Amino acid sequence: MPNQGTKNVVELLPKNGGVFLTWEDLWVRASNMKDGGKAILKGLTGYARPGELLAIMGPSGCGKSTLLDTIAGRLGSSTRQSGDILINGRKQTLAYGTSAYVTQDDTLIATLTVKEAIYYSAELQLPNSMPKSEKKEIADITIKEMGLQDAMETRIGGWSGKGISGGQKRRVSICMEFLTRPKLLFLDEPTSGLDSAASYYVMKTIASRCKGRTIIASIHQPSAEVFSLFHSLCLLSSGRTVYFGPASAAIEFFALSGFPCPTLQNPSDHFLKTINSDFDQDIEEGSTGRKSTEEVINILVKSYKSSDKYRAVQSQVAEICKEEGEILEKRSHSSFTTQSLVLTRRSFVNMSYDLGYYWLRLAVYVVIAIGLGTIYYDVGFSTASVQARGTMLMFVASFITFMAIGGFPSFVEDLKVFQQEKLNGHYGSGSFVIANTLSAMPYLLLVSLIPGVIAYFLTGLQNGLEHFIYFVLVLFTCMMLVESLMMIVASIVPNFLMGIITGAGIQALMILSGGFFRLPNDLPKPFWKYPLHYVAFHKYAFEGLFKNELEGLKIHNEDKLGKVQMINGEDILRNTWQMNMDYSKWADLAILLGMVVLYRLLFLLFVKAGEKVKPAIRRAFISTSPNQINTAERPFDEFAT
Ligand SMILES: Nc1ncnc2c1ncn2[C@@H]1O[C@H](COP(=O)(O)OP(=O)(O)OP(=O)(O)O)[C@@H](O)[C@H]1O
Repeated sequence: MPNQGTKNVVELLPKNGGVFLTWEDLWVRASNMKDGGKAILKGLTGYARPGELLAIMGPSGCGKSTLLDTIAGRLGSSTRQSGDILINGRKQTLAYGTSAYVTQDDTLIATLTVKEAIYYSAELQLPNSMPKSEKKEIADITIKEMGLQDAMETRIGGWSGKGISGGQKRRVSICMEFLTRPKLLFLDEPTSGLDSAASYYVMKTIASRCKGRTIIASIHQPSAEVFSLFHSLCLLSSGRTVYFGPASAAIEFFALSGFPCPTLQNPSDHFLKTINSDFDQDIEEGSTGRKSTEEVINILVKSYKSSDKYRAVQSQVAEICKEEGEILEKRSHSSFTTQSLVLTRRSFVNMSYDLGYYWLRLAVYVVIAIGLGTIYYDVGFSTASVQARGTMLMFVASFITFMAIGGFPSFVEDLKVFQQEKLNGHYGSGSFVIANTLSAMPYLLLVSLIPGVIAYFLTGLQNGLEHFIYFVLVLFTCMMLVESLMMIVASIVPNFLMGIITGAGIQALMILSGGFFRLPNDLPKPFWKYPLHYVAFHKYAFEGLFKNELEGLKIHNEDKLGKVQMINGEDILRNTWQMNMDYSKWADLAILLGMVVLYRLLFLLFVKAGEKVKPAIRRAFISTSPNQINTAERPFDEFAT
């Protein structure tokens, strides 16, 4: 059984690039009103060293994930923390990309195969200086190590369809974080969903990678074999330390505290059974009789606090922190351009596999375009055609683009993957926004062009290639705009139902103020005209499409006597539709394109600021008043921002 608990810190060489992580008197409290400052972690002290696998164990809800998040610098905004967390004896914010973290939830692209997902990840994460063949080799080796070779060609699957099993997803997530061979690795429940053999092999691979690395894993119920792989053990119960020290010495500690592990029982089963207070069963204590779990936990916590183990932990922490070691640097990555290109490729492939992203929309648009074409079939040049052309164009610019909302679930999934990968330091917001924009463009062009041809020519809109190209360009630009708007919404709202409602609401307001349902001069001035009419892209889309259609067109107005009078399209635009004729339709298109750029920049801003702004907003609304959190008791320290 591995046991390095007594190793001297100097032997463990802080200068060799290894990572020493220490935490001292760590408190974490819920900061929302409902929980009223409930303490989740209560004064924990511990350390993790290079070459060691530290397991955090305890019953469900004892604070394992919270401890892992806190020491990894990822604690959410709904909690407050205090205490010292040091890396190589220094106070250092764990910037994204300095460590790797496998979260409890597997956030993966459902449409990709295992092989595609891992190859793309290798291309994204491994440095540019490494040849592609070497990246592929590393990916293949890691796939094998995680026992995924038979599932390589299987789709990951998710909300859109069944794919690999939950346990295999777990291994894909671990595989992706292992590609870069990080110096500091956090794993939250790496074996959940795995059978006992798979758990053992996965943990064995992880443990065999400990050399020079610091690995911390929270784990639920390891088998005896898996337990034997741990070097150190941190056992928690209700946020308190029941035991911290060499994993091999835990059995002795329990025995000395009066709770010996029965022969032939898995030690981890015994520990968890003894300290699980969720099902308050009395526990047999040595010869003194039965005790409630709460009492047992108190005995163990006290016993630990007064033990040599606790003193050893304190002196280890003090020794590690005595001297400041090297600063943990970010891993070297592929360049911004490579990341943008690889992400564009990955996103393009994902969009092509995901029926709900564009293909279904294309089919629906074709049906609608046929519908529009038949309803307005060969619209003609009479005065009645003016209204028909207007409503047809309004429908195209407003309602066809409105349906981009149908792609919202796919946007949300994309964003989830991005947020996870960004947190893990795989790439930045800039590459994601560029890739998302570029990969969507060919599809949006297709989705504008095919239905556009059908609707345009069946209706008999103004003849001429220039007019048709302009029509498609406006449709394409509006689609881009709506997608950008929906991406902005998706990056702000907490879930996809709220996103759909918010997105639909914003678009409905814009359509109302666009100048069709109420002509521009008739719009109420406050709010509707100023500023909404000018902010809504529909104004420029209507204006551009109407000008494109009516400029140069002669409308035949037949009076009661049958005399035909020609009306200039320009006069109709000015007098009937109250269009601003001071600038050309190309200016409208240019404004729309400018809006696309602006919306995309806003999207970038929102995803970049996401982690900072969202928590601040949430804190402003739900944080407790000072007296709900006993801040006087311990000064809070924002290590994790
Ligand atoms: N932000 C929060 N606000 C309020 N309570 C929280 C918050 N985060 C965690 N908790 C509570 O703290 C406790 C510990 O949660 P945590 O997720 O760390 O447990 P865990 O040991 O990882 O559980 P599991 O093994 O089931 O994943 C739980 O009771 C949880 O409800």
